[in-house]
Amino acid sequence: MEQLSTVLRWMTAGESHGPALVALIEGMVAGVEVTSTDIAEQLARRRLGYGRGARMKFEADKITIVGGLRHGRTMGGPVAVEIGNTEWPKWETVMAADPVDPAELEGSARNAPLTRPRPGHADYSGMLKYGFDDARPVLERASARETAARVAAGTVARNFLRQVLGIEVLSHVISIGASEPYDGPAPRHGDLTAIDESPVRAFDSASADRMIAEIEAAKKDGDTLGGVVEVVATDVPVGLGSHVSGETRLDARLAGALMGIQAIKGVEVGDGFTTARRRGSQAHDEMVPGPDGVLRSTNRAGGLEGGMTNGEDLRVRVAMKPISTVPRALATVDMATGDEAVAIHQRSDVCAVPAAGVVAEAMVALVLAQAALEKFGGDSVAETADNVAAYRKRVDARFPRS
Ligand SMILES: Cc1cc2nc3c(=O)[nH]c(=O)nc-3n(C[C@H](O)[C@H](O)[C@H](O)COP(=O)(O)O)c2cc1C
Ligand SMILES: C=C(O[C@@H]1CC(C(=O)O)=C[C@@H](OP(=O)(O)O)[C@H]1O)C(=O)O
Repeated sequence: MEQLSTVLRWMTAGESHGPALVALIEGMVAGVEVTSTDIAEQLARRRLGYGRGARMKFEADKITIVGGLRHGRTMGGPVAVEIGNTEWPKWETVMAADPVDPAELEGSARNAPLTRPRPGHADYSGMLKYGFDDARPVLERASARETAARVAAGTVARNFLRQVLGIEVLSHVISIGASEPYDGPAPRHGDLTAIDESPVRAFDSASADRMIAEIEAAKKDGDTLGGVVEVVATDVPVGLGSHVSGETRLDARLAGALMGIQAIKGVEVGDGFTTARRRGSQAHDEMVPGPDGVLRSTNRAGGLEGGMTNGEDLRVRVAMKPISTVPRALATVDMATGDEAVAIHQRSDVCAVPAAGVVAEAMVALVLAQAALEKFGGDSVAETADNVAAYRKRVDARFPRS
């Protein structure tokens, strides 16, 4: 997971079929309201979405808060969350941490070495780079099961942003496969409940119908799909991030964190690629004086100028490639024999774009919380909130009222 700051740091550990995943988030101020129910709710959102595979139905995320919270609030120390894998008993031999008798591994398909790397997954490069004859140790960590831990860490960031700054982070799916992209207004504060009610997490039902049709068609053909998701953060104050260096630019930091999500192959800030085709006069967001400061009639920049938030809603999009475990398996080379083969396939998601949106929200929340803590500092919610209020007053004073 990407992070450039030492103010707020996060890390995950664990394998897809191991006993548990662990999320660690360090540097959060004291007094942020977070409960295990909040984390469970976010994890449940990540499991949903039309097109998810069988594993999402039979496996549950079992949360244990290991440290950092007391009576529903952060205490200022690292927050550690364990997400138990309820399927662990089936995997305890093949994924045992301690050495196992090779005889115990024989006779079961689950324990057999995986030697037919899937084009598009981490299998091939990981086997060569780490010197494994079996893709298991690679795919176990590459798997997007790890994103459950990111969502757990992201819940702490998300609650901080809401409590201290009133920021809401939400996402909606723009397109799946070749479906006509959603082209309407961006969602705003309060729209998340309606989006989550959509089976594909779309903002309007016509787009949702088109996305579901795409998934149905791909599923029928034994194929998989990717798509595009937009993350929106509302009520973001002006001035998070900085123009002073490449590393401090918030757009760069968001892009890094989002590209770090499994299967994300593109990030767009605001109107990004469309803006590249526009003339300058049609590309930027003109400013006019308003009753409480500067007003903009458009938000093509997605709330970011010069690597800093500009007070408009933040808007970033991610492009997810199709799932690489294709049921109609792709051609590969058997690494044990060097012969032509078909890639590993047991089961897979047809499309995980709605879930990727929830993961992208978590990454945006973590990066925004990091930037907010850099700007406002503090050791407690009260202190950070005071600093935010002082800054808001200072910004407000820049606009003299008649
Ligand atoms: C929420 C989510 C679910 C995913 N589910 C699967 C899956 O079921 N099967 C699969 O092969 N890849 C799945 N992926 C993608 C792989 O984890 C990813 O393609 C792989 O780690 C290789 O990394 P790369 O695509 O970034 O190159 C999923 C990704 C996300 C974000
Ligand atoms: C388990 C999750 O996603 C998994 C991500 C994943 C992959 O290769 O990324 C492959 C699938 O696992 P399996 O191959 O065991 O069916 C997904 O189910 C999850 O998101 O919780």
